[in-house]
Amino acid sequence: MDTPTPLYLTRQIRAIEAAAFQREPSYAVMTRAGRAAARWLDGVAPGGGTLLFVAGPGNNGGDALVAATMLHRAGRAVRVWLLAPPERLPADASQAWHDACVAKVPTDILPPPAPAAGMAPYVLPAFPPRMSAIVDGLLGIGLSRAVEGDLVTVIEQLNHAPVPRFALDIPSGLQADTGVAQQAIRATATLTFIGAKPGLYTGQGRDFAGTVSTDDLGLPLPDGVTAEIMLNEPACFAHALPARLHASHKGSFGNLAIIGGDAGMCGAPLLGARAALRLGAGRVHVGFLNDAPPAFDVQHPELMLRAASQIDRAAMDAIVLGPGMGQGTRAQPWLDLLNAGTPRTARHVLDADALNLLAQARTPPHLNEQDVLTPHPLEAARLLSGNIAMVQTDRLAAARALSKRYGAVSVLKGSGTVVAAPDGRLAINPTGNAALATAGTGDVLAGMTGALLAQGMPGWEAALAAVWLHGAAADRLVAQGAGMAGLAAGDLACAARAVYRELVELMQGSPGL
Ligand SMILES: NC(=O)C1=CN([C@@H]2O[C@H](COP(=O)(O)OP(=O)(O)OC[C@H]3O[C@@H](n4cnc5c(N)ncnc54)[C@H](O)[C@@H]3O)[C@@H](O)[C@H]2O)[C@@H](O)CC1
Ligand SMILES: Nc1ncnc2c1ncn2[C@@H]1O[C@H](COP(=O)(O)OP(=O)(O)O)[C@@H](O)[C@H]1O
Ligand SMILES: [K+]
Repeated sequence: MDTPTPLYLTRQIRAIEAAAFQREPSYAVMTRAGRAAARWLDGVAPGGGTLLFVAGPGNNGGDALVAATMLHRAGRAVRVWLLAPPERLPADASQAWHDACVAKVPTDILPPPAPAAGMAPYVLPAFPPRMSAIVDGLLGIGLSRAVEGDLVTVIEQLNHAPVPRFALDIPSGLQADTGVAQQAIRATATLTFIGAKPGLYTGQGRDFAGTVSTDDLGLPLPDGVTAEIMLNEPACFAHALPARLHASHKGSFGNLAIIGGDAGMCGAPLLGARAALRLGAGRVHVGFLNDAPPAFDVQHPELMLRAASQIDRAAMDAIVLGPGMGQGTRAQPWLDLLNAGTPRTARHVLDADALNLLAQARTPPHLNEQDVLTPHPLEAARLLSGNIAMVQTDRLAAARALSKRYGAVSVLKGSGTVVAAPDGRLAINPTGNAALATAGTGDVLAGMTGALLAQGMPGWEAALAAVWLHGAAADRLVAQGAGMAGLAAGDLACAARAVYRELVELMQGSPGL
């Protein structure tokens, strides 16, 4: 099985670069980046027209210049727009400019975009005739502030060109560590150098980066640089997926209770419970907070429905608190049961209103690394006594802070869900899509997480597996023609089961379901 993909922060990429520069000239590294870009573009950029390379004031522009020169020498039609004074380029980019001029690459030097927009908007020249793609070498990991002034207009004009855009290292304007962007190049695909960056996978990263490929430029990891963040891939959790021995029985796969469903919100725990069933939980109970719980679930009579007060808490291996729970007087005692001193055996998933109650708790509840919190950004903001902007500005930091504050695994949902463990481990989930942006999909995720916890997976692996399968189920449904608009949360459970089965077959060599 492949090892999980590490994601590196900018300071780590800089440390890898710095170690390489001890061994060889920095221009040799830039040449490798340019060559990797040229090879990649030769494969992905449409032929038959001119590739327009847009080079900025730093070494990202240098990479673009090296690639343009190589492709020009190989006979491809290219043109370079340099949006910086050549005499002010840093040394390696300046060398790349010199080499491009020697090779007679068609180039234009454009006025540098001013930091503050002037009275007249910055207008780019007409695009080259028969332009087939734009290559973005404006800004890389040297982005030190939000894009502003003329650069906003430049990026807007490039984004409006009716051709694909290919970004070098990172779409210009996107923050590599966080995935935050006010204005950025909207790329069809990105080739990132040395190592993948978290900002390509979370926040707004997915929308700007397009399809991401990585070229490590052959640079080894120096001592002292270790990946702190992983892309959530099956290699992160497959070893902990529950085995399904022949001589097993329903008790082997755990007792799960989903507590919620106050008046008018009965559907939420049912969505979670149905998904838990499809992910292999042995027995799934639903405890309703409202006065008149449904007698049974017509779609899944296998589920055991009752009043929440009738749930035998001590018999449960896992409990999901929150779907449709509300914040009323019947909800609060379930949170109080988590206080230190109250014995419990079940591992807990806290979702939705259980998280809102947690945020208001006067006594800190007793959670541990086998429990999982599944907030969306607003719930996370409440849990951290902050606001959504603060959470979304640095999703990794927010998830890490949640796990540290509450002592549990946290799952910060949204595009590029971040999973954090109290010991500092971090992962970003690459599966899933905007079809999931519909009510009830969070209930399904909570149920899936509970099912894996009930089957004995540790908190960290259960959260990773549930998040990955949930997203992969949505990806499969969209690939089959359901959505993007109109995917219903209830569609996910069977698709998740199918993905899970394939994963188990792949990993363990035999059908697990
Ligand atoms: N030999 C080398 O130095 C190598 C460089 N590489 C490339 O170099 C890039 C990093 O190069 P640099 O450190 O020069 O940085 P960049 O090329 O990303 O940008 C730095 C320049 O952009 C300006 N800038 C930053 N934020 C701005 C903003 N918001 N608006 C306007 N201007 C802004 C800075 O003042 C500086 O002039 C990497 O992303 C990668 O593409 C790699 O390919 C590896 C080799
Ligand atoms: N654009 C997106 N890309 C990937 N996943 C998404 C996207 N939008 C929503 N999701 C996922 O959908 C689920 C929504 O959960 P939540 O906001 O709690 O919804 P609800 O409470 O209505 O069930 C989460 O798992 C979230 O990560
Ligand atoms: K770029």
